[in-house]
Amino acid sequence: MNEPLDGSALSQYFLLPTDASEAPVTGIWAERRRLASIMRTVIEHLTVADTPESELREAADTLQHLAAQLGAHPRRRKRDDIADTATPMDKHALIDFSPLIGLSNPISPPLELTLDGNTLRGRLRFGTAYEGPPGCAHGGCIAAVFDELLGYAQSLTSLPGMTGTLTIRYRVPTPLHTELHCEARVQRISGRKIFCVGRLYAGETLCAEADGVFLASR
Ligand SMILES: CCCCCCCCCCCC(=O)SCCNC(=O)CCNC(=O)[C@H](O)C(C)(C)COP(=O)(O)OP(=O)(O)OC[C@H]1O[C@@H](n2cnc3c(N)ncnc32)[C@H](O)[C@@H]1OP(=O)(O)O
Repeated sequence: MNEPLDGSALSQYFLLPTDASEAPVTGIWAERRRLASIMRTVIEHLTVADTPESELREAADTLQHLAAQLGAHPRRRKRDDIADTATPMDKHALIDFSPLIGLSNPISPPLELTLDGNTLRGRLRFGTAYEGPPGCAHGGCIAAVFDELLGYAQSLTSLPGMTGTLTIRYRVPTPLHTELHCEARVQRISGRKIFCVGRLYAGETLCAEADGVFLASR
């Protein structure tokens, strides 16, 4: 299969995320996401606020209590969430704990994805926890965004695979606390190799570009 994919070929694999974008998320997933969102805010405050020692101690004690409380429950059965809730009613059920796009994972920025024809578009904002050079995003975090973005784009084909090679060209420093947008698409498929390209922008400024080769499973 060497021909490039067109938008319709891609979109048939994108039913969950696009069709369900307006569906309300309630119950346990809504609470997981709310908790993750508050944890993101805590992380941001921890990294920027000049908090007195006594308040840090108090916050750590509170979180220690919370960690013990949450840790007292049995682990979910592996992939329980997918089997039970991967329906168009919950667009993120497949991916809610992803480190990049998972709304139930506090370490995700999160990166928000939409499909536009044959282009996968993303939006995100890096907080201080993702700082590399002063005021700028860490290069490794940018690479992770591209891995997810290009990885997601190729996962929408009929032969998804794993990242083999990811090459990033960092053009200019990527600012923190700034609305960023990115895009990726499958460029071509050759045998088991899926070639993808992507770009990351701050406004009109191209911050970084990526090329990825993904290897479909045998
Ligand atoms: C809706 C749900 C959304 C879900 C959306 C979720 C998106 C998440 C995206 C995250 C993606 C990841 O992070 S994945 C995690 C990071 N990646 C990994 O851990 C992969 C680790 N590496 C591997 O498992 C392996 O090395 C593979 C699978 C990449 C390749 O092994 P293999 O399958 O045995 O390959 P092999 O037969 O030797 O070679 C086949 C052909 O590919 C070439 N090839 C082999 N390795 C590579 C390579 N690394 N980069 C380039 N090309 C390679 C060979 O030269 C050969 O070309 P020729 O001679 O045929 O021309």
